[in-house]
Amino acid sequence: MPFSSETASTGERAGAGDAAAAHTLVETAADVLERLRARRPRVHCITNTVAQTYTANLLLAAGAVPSMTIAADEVAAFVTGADALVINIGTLDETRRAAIGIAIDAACEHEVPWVLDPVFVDRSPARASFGQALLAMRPAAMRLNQAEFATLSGAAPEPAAIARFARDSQAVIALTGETDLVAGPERLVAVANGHRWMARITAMGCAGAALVAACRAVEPDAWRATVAALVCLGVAGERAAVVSAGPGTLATAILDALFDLDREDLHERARVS
Ligand SMILES: Nc1ncnc2c1ncn2[C@@H]1O[C@H](COP(=O)(O)OP(=O)(O)O)[C@@H](O)[C@H]1O
Ligand SMILES: Cc1ncsc1CCOP(=O)(O)O
Ligand SMILES: [Mg+2]
Repeated sequence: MPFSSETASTGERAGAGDAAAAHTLVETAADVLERLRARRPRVHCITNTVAQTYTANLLLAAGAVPSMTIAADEVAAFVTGADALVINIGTLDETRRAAIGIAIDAACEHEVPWVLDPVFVDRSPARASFGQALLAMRPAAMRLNQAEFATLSGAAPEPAAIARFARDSQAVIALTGETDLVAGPERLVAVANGHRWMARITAMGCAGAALVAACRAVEPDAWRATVAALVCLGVAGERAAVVSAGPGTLATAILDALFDLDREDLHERARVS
């Protein structure tokens, strides 16, 4: 269904326009990466204890500036001064729960775009309810894996269901895996980049959600920003795999590849359809 007449918007249409539309999206990804490096947006991350360091390093490698404070008396100020926010519920504790509420309130009040990563909503009913409640607070985008999608949407992870979920939630939905699917209310695209070892590195998805937030900070169209983030991460993953022996070295090599990524690499490797 990518670029189908049902889902594509003007300029991103089916048929003969597919290649041109894909080319435009890769150009957008390259532009977004350039803007990240030039503008160095601040991204506040309320994320899990497993993901914190890798997420901060990935944001820095991409050009963004991370912060991670969860203290109740500081979160609002950090979010107000940030260009984007990511909310990740991977290791929920009382401090993070409180911080999430304060952060989203501040983001809404000050029009700071925010992105949701509903980690492990498939593992407990309480977490599923919390994930649903957060989604109802209207993130710009939500990045999640297949099990999390199935829990929140109640549907199988196929394109029509993802598109419907994006329409219903009014959020961009980025379902990641071997092929990433990114749906906005009227658009859907598949990004077939990345490497299977990426699934063997903890917090790769979490860091990807933070990169979506960073890209949204410099690209007002949340769907384009999300596609750009996942294309850049996927292409960096592929380039990194060439010089890696397994997940351990890949984790570091992705940071180097993202730091070094350019327009030519993106056009050479991006598989957007
Ligand atoms: N088999 C795979 N082949 C290529 N890329 C993958 C594969 N599995 C995951 N990825 C990539 O790894 C990143 C994390 O995705 P995923 O593993 O779905 O998230 P999570 O860590 O939340 O489960 C995404 O950018 C995705 O494209
Ligand atoms: C292992 C683990 N446990 C709680 S959060 C977390 C990290 C999950 O990261 P990702 O979903 O990106 O693999
Ligand atoms: Mg995850």
